[in-house]
Amino acid sequence: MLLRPVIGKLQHKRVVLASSSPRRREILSNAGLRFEVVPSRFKEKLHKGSFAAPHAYAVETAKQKALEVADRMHQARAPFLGLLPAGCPQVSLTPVVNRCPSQQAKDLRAPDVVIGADTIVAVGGLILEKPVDKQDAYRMLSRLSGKEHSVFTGVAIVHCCTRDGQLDTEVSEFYEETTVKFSELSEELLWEYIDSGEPMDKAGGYGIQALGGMLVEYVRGDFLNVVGFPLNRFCKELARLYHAPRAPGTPRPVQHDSIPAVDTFEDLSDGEGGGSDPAPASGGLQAGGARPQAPRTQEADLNGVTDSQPGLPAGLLELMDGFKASKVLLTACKLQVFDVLKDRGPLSAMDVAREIDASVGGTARLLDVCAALGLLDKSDRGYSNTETASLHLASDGEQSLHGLAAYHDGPVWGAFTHLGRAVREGAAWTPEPLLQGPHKWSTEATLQFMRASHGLSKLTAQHVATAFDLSPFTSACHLGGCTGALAHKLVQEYPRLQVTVFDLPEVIKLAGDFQTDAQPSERVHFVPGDLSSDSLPPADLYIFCSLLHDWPDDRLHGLLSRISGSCKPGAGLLLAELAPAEEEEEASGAARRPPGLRTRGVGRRPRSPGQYRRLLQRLGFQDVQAARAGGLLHVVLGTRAPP
Ligand SMILES: Cc1cn([C@@H]2O[C@H](COP(=O)(O)OP(=O)(O)OP(=O)(O)O)[C@@H](O)[C@H]2O)c(=O)[nH]c1=O
Repeated sequence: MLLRPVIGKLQHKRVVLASSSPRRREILSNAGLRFEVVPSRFKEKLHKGSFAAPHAYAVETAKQKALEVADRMHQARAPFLGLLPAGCPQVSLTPVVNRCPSQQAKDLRAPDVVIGADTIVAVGGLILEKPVDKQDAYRMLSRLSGKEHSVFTGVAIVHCCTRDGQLDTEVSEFYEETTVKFSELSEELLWEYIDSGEPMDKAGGYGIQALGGMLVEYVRGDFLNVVGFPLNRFCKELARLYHAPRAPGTPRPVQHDSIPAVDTFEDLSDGEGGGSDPAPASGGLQAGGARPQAPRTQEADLNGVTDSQPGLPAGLLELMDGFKASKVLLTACKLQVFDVLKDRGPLSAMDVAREIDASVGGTARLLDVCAALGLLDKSDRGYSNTETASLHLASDGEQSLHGLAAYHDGPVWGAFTHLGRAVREGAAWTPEPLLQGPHKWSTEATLQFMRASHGLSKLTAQHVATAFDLSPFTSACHLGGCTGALAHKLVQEYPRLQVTVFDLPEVIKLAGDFQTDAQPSERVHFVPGDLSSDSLPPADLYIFCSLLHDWPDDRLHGLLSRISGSCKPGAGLLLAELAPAEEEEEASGAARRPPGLRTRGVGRRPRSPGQYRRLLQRLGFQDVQAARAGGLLHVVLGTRAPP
């Protein structure tokens, strides 16, 4: 087979895609490449004026994205080696598609190949990247209206190897250009498209693969290049890099496959799926920046892993091991490590140990592991919080998830510790207090649950409130609205809106203890009641947020049909629920999701927006639309049709 060997050249290497783009991930997965995703933290801020042509900018950005990840992974590797219990062999784990970042950090092997890419749109000498807001999207799309433009994707393939503890890299880079012509776009069409939310994470402000396809008159060149990754050119590049010339007279292996030959990939059929090294530098590899270069000669350079080795059950080992990373994060939160380092780092392990009243050795180890997990930065001057840690893991701040971490470390951890018992007895996999219902909880248990929910709501409220224009509604009811975080955001966003927060009496009683950055408002009312038995407060918009995703179908249908029955024609139902992981990993890549929110692996698989849409339509809602909120939730809005 002629296709497989192209990608097969990378089969036994640890390949990392340094990108958060879900499109790149999909294109490469569909091609059969096994890889991990580690989004780059390189800020796309190179000075555009210093590049002779737009493609040079895209290539350099792609290279810097990949090198940043290669460097970070190389550095993250060391502390984990120290974590191994004495006598534990330093296993080399084989790459697995789509590993989460915390798992990646635990892999004891540095990456062999890191792939970076950058897509830009060029029109009239201007480089367009992702729009920063709707106005920016408008400016970009009006510039493209009725004209041809070029889409360039720069790609860097960085080969890494470690010599005497130092990272050596060799970079192969290229770009692909595709010409796209847009129709004339009316103002109305432009705004409708912008309001769909699609432009925001896409270069030039459009997605040719989705709604944006309707704007396009023609495409000249590689379509996938526009979507974000020039697969064909990439395969040719692999063919060039890994081409091992046959000894004269050696017969070409016979191919028996029905897939027609792709002539330019033929070189690769020599070693059936096997991995020769990339061709030597003369074959096109270029030095990676100012880094020390070493000639690449043998597969052994890549951490001694050769293509002929059988794969180890890396996924299994990681599943067995995964709880350790969670426990490290939860423990560091509990010990207030991220509070100590917030605004004060870098601090030495000794300083942190003193502040958290812990042993120096133990603290140093914990800090090292946090650094390896990407939660802390470590430098010669000590440890400091990453932006994510300061934002989400310190206990103060609008976007703090400290309460959620405490909830996971406490009741959730406890429930999972006794999972065997729950399975034997047929009990739910839920913290014990929740099983009994809040009326049986202690006040502290209720508060702990509310703190977790409050943190998540504050984090997502803005996204949920603005996923659609809700200004036509004058009254809303947030069912299961807990502390009112979303309600306050809604009244802040919509000056005419009154919002009722409906939740269990035990919850409503304590809701006043919680505050958000939004001003307390008289337009937010709290009403105690039970969703399953009490009648619902009247409203022309009902809202659920992060409540229904793991409800069984029959319970969900029962509740929603009751709501549908009590809605007047024209009333709205808005569901903001967890997106299925593979869809979410898009807007974010797993890594962009804050640590601690990766709870989707257990429990019911979240429903897709399509499933919610069909359900709402069946229940008498019309004009059902879906949007994405913050890469974590899907928001679906429907309007009750006249009977
Ligand atoms: C023109 C066009 C672009 N895109 C997406 O635009 C992003 C470009 O931005 P980037 O900076 O190259 O990548 P990113 O998304 O920021 O990810 P990262 O690699 O982490 O920088 C990529 O996503 C592409 O798919 C589409 O999905 N469809 C299209 O028609």
